[in-house]
Amino acid sequence: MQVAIIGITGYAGSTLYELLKKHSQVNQINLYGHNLSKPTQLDQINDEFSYDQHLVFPYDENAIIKDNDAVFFATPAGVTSKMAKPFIKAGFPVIDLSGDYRLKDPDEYLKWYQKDPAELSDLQKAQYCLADIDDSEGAKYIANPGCYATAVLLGLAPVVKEDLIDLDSIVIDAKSGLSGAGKSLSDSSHFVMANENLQVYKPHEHKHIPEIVQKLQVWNKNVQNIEFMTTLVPLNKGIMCTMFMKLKSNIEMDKVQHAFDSLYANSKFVHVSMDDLPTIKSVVGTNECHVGLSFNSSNNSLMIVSVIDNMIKGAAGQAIQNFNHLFDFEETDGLELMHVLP
Ligand SMILES: NC(=O)C1=CN([C@@H]2O[C@H](COP(=O)(O)OP(=O)(O)OC[C@H]3O[C@@H](n4cnc5c(N)ncnc54)[C@H](OP(=O)(O)O)[C@@H]3O)[C@@H](O)[C@H]2O)C=CC1
Ligand SMILES: CC(=O)N[C@@H](CCC(=O)OP(=O)(O)O)C(=O)O
Repeated sequence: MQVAIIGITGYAGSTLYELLKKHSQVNQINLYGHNLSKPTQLDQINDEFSYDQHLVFPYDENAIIKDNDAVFFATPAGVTSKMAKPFIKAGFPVIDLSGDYRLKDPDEYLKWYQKDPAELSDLQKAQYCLADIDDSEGAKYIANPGCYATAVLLGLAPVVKEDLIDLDSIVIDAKSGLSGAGKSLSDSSHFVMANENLQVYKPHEHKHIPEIVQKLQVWNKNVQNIEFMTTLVPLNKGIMCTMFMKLKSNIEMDKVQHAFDSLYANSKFVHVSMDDLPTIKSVVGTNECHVGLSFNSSNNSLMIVSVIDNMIKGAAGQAIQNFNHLFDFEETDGLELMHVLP
């Protein structure tokens, strides 16, 4: 199996490359750069890969289709849908890490991303695959979920699917490390602003809001909206979503526990605890999602805490999990990882 990566100079593309090197079914990784005029050594265009002389080729869609069995796009939203178009037309497998194929309604995409949406026919062909829950059988063009959306959806799925909570009571406090913003520098990611600081950003306008709501509505049509707030925290990697909601008045915690146990009973990557609350450190470096629950009987509030590594479960790792489903490989292939110690 030969695979192509577009976006090797970025954080998600680099992580994909590192993980795919250990995949037992991938014998060649072909890298392509959109602004190269001739084959160039990786160590000359990405400082993270000193001494790696793997050649990166100029972007050429015909060569990619001829020399590969699938393509991963780790490129910005707005760019990917244009680049992926000929691949979808040719019936060639695409796994897209951007937000371009996640929202089914092009008007919603325009509203939240303020960019031109993908063509409706391509949106209809693409499948949103939350790898730990969705069966991507038959999918060929995969919209890999967003990082915050992954942590939120894995934490909320059992209680929303089983209709155990007041659906209009969901409040989410989401925190992310800086790599979530990609490699480009901004005012908020300068060391002096990011270090020793917490910054709330994009209040009520984060593009993962419609993505989360769209999926929650598939699980439970009565979902209307959520309260979702994001904070930049001084970490390289990791997301923690702390989610509050009211349990329905007739629901006991053993029913909640049963919903989590049954949904994730066979999960290789999602681990749930009723006793301990998870920490970011326990998942960074892995494709795992750890979920912890706490119930406040004085006001009937349930707190669900969900943590992931944004670059792995929130991007490259989940993309490989989806790739494994797509080609019927072992789900954990390329993803047997160790969290960062100490
Ligand atoms: N970082 C994260 O935690 C997550 C990221 N994602 C998504 O994955 C994608 C990549 O993110 P990330 O790696 O963080 O971003 P980066 O900004 O770190 O990297 C972006 C990559 O896209 C390339 N690129 C930029 N413009 C173009 C263009 N016009 N045509 C082709 N390639 C282009 C860049 O190449 P060059 O620099 O050489 O121009 C670079 O390789 C994004 O869509 C992002 O939303 C999804 C989930 C989580
Ligand atoms: C810290 C930070 O800036 N995080 C990014 C995460 C977005 C992301 O990576 O997901 P997409 O694939 O949807 O772009 C943000 O909040 O926009």
